[in-house]
Amino acid sequence: MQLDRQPRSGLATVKRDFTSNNITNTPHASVPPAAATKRSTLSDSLRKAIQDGVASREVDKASPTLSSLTASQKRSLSPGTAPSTKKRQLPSSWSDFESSSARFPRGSSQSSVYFRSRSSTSSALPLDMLSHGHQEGPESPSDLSSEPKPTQRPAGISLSDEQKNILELVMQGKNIFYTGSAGTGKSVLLREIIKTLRKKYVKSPDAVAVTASTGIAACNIGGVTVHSFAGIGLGVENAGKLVEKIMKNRKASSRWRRTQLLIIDES
Ligand SMILES: Nc1ncnc2c1ncn2[C@@H]1O[C@H](COP(=O)(O)OP(=O)(O)OP(=O)(O)O)[C@@H](O)[C@H]1O
Repeated sequence: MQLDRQPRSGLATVKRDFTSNNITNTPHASVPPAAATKRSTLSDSLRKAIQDGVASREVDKASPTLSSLTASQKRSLSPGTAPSTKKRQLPSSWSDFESSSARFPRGSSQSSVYFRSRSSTSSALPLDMLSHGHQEGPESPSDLSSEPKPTQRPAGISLSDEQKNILELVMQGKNIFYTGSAGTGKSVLLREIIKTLRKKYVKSPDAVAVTASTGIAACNIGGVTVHSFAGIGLGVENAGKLVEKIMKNRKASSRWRRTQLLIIDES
């Protein structure tokens, strides 16, 4: 009854029959010969023909004919024809190539890229890319003698009279609100105020709180948002509630107490 459930395809049967004839290099050699014989459905003559065909193919694979070998393989197979030990010479026309390739080592892919860009596509590349080529080494004697140029610093800012006036009022401890059109120097003045105050309160850095109404504005002046500094969350409650909230927050209340001067950039 078990026999009927087995697959009856020709492939399965042929595989099992190989093992019974001891064809050792097939992966089905572990199948017991008795079982293979039992499940065979091919006639003996057909089975024999298939086995012969497969066996002859196996022999062909194992020993390649001389015609299928490459020239070097043929040389190594034939006895007494060892490869010549004569040192190979490059054609004289190759010497130019050798000397130029010495300047661009094989391991450096950057070198080859720069070489190509300079010679053929330099006009299409941005200037800063081309300037990288000089890192490989100087190309002319004048490059050797040239000293590294000092980096140019922006010119120092001298405050206008109006800006100076506001700075002076701040340093006197007055409460100041200053505003102006775009580009009138508010940010320059604010940075100057922060710098001067930090110098004044150098021993107690928490005395100067630098804040802004938005995160980006705060980043621009090296501060935090005013909500974060104050510890009031979204700050939607009335003043009384916000004070209660701050007093419950030990960090925030201590921060408020240490602060001598609060800067709020509203831009
Ligand atoms: N005293 C100054 N000396 C030299 N340059 C200044 C001075 N004040 C402002 N500037 C220059 O003016 C330009 C505008 O200044 P700033 O950015 O401070 O203006 P702003 O009022 O903050 O502008 P915005 O409102 O658009 O932020 C900047 O290039 C800045 O360097």
